[in-house]
Amino acid sequence: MTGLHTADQVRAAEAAVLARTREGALMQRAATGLATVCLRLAGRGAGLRVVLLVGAGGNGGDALWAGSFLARRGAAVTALLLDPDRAHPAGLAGLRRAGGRVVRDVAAAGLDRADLVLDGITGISGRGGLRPAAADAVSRAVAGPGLLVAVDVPSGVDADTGAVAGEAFPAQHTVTFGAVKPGLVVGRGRGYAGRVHLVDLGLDLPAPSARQLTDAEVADLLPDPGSGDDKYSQGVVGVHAGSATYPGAAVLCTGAALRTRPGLVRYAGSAVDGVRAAWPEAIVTDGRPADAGRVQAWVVGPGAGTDDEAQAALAEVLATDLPVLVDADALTLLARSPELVRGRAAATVLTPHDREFTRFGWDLGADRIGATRAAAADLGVTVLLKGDATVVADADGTTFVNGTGTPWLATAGTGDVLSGVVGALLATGLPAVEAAAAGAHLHGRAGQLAAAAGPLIASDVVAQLPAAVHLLRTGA
Ligand SMILES: NC(=O)C1=CN([C@@H]2O[C@H](COP(=O)(O)OP(=O)(O)OC[C@H]3O[C@@H](n4cnc5c(N)ncnc54)[C@H](OP(=O)(O)O)[C@@H]3O)[C@@H](O)[C@H]2O)[C@@H](O)CC1
Ligand SMILES: [K+]
Repeated sequence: MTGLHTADQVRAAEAAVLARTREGALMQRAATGLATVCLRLAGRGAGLRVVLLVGAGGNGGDALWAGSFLARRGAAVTALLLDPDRAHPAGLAGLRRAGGRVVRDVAAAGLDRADLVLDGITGISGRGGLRPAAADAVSRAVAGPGLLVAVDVPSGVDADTGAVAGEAFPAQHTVTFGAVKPGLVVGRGRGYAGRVHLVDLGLDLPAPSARQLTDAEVADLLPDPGSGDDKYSQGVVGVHAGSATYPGAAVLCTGAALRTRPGLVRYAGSAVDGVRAAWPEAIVTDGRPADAGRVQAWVVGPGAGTDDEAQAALAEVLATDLPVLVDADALTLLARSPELVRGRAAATVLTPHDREFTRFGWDLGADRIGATRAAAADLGVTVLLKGDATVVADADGTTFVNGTGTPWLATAGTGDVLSGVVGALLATGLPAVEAAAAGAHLHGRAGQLAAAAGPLIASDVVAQLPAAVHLLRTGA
């Protein structure tokens, strides 16, 4: 598991270490880790042309100390001071002792011929977008040939939310200290962080504010059937989706549930012919959900329309004491009568994209984690907010940020697949927040496998689900 810790959590944990260690020791530990990653990325120290973008705080201190380590390995290091009177004094003295150059004029920094640029403008205390001098230096760094490495957090990115208020440093790599911050993996910040490298500072951290699952953890949530299992004990999923005219969503959702956990899927709805033709394994009825027979969890909504019949089906499944996943058209209906889920005893999972989310009247600003948590608490449900990095939160604040997937998943029908995957996991009896987070992870891995073969369509993702489950288990 990767724990995601907020700036305040890291700051508090650092303060405890600072109180019991010699001055500067923690920063030097961070800077040594940073320089080590830089040497690995660059492949050499000798002759390496390094430019440090140095701001007014501790983040600039890290960059300066890393610069002295690199200079001692033979690198030609230039520090550009963006706030010269406030640059970290000890770090600056260290760099000068190691033979580094210090400049105040961006034109003299050599960004047009750098091999490596270290962004030490702001770290966890940065606020808002880059100020003009910093923004100018960053745009020159981007135009130049150097590898772009952010120190702790790409400057201009909010460490907690991933919000980017103005200009920010578009890192190819981010070397972060003590703990991974949420803003590196969620929202727009994810796109600015590039590959994230964690330098362990040996901090005594509290429980993380949010978590990212690993392949092995998701595999553990999907144990192989045992000899005593039968098709019922593996979890029976009910699907109400699609329509006679548009059977696609029903076919994708049913197929995804079958391919995730091939126990039993019962389909109820008007797309019976399409579902039967595509998935003879499913048991189908063209009646209401209540006619489907016993299930352990329901998926309701993909392609199901918003007419009176769809409304009745939604009310019917929500009146059961079973976990229910509400998606797509059913979210549109639910946004008009959210009281249907308030106070349900069994779990409810909502899987909105941004527009579906705001239909509930919930604000969706740049803080996607905060918005998802607030929505979950409002209705007492689990919310899975789809996005580049899908966020899952439940009403008590337990939060996951998904770390798998590919931009190729932004195509029609992949949401129907996700619903089927999560529905299958809900039917196994997993807690809703884990089923949703594990489902998003698995769906992302299947998408990555499908994308490896070229542009994907949603049915490719369904087809790759068994291979994705295998990959989670074996790492292969
Ligand atoms: N303490 C330690 O031992 C350790 C610290 N560590 C490191 O320190 C970092 C935290 O350091 P920090 O708290 O000093 O602040 P930091 O993030 O560098 O920047 C704030 C400064 O920037 C300024 N500023 C703000 N917004 C700005 C903007 N948009 N554009 C431009 N400037 C802006 C703001 O100035 P002001 O607003 O006052 O003008 C303020 O002076 C942390 O991320 C990690 O890298 C690690 O080495 C572990 C050990
Ligand atoms: K930075």
